[in-house]
Amino acid sequence: MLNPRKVAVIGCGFVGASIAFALMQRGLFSEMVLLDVDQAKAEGEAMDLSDGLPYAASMDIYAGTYDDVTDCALIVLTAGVNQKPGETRLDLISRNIQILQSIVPQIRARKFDGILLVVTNPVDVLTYAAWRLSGLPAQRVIGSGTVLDTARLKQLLGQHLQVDSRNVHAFIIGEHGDSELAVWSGSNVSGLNLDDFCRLRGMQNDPAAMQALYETVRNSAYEIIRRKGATYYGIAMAVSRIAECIVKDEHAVLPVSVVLHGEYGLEELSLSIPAILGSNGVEQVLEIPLNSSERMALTNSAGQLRDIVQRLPL
Ligand SMILES: NC(=O)C1=CN([C@@H]2O[C@H](COP(=O)(O)OP(=O)(O)OC[C@H]3O[C@@H](n4cnc5c(N)ncnc54)[C@H](O)[C@@H]3O)[C@@H](O)[C@H]2O)C=CC1
Ligand SMILES: CC(=O)C(=O)O
Repeated sequence: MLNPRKVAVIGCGFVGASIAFALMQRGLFSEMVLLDVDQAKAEGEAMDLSDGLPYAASMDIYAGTYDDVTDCALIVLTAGVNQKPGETRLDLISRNIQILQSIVPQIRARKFDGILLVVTNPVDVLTYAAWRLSGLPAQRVIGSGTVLDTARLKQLLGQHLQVDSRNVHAFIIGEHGDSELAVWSGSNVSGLNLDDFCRLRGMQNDPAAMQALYETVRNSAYEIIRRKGATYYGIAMAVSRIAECIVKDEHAVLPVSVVLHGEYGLEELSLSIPAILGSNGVEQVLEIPLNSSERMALTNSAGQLRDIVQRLPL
């Protein structure tokens, strides 16, 4: 039987450890098991995190084995290599698919029936592969997708428009990677489209400024990796927000990576698309309105991923 308050984090590197720390602070779970091929690393992270428990909500944090994931409501998969300066996410595919192939069958063998959340890059490709390898229904295999990129866009737009980023509604969709796109046509600040909001604030909605913001979002990981070698705090917040939607059955909309079955005319791949999330995973993939250039960009992004997915050794 599933324990709705138990989570596993597989891969305890920069990303896995940061996610574990964020999850601990959000107080969503009563039990968290950490797994890593480097068992000592998982043990060390569990010990270090546990030292903070007197100042957090009560929970049990320990390093475990695959037998411990059986009854988890959520498994967060972060195991895998990260990008070195100059590498794209897609450059990681051959190394990380091998790692995925060594992990997901072990989860499947334990008859895991919760939600599998893939974070390892390239996340859209690996979400699709994890779905195929896991035997789970598509609604219960999701990727962190462009939840992080969307946060980056909201933060930058909020700064640009001088308004709280929590009042900015905008999505990055498509690949979590170089072919992603911003859905400017539906972007708004508390219901006011960007033209109207800018006019009210005595500014101009300048397409060149928006393009520069988009490029900053798209290049953000490269810029962070060039400076500090890896990104982990932003994704940790994004994953803990996804986990919150699931644990609290929020029916909230987030642009997670989902297996598509004809939405936007696309299938046989996973892509980051706004979806309603609850305790059963993806309740519905939303087909949001796109203008013609956005639709073209989405089709292009999907085409690039489909080529890769079709060559996967699954
Ligand atoms: N989806 C997103 O938005 C983001 C994804 N990432 C991705 O997350 C992944 C992890 O990145 P980092 O934590 O920085 O890398 P890291 O190198 O710090 O950690 C990776 C961890 O995975 C472990 N590992 C490797 N093979 C394993 C296996 N078979 N079983 C269990 N553990 C295994 C390693 O021992 C290591 O502890 C990368 O693919 C990175 O690109 C990073 C940031 C954002
Ligand atoms: C590394 C990565 O995928 C990101 O920070 O967006």
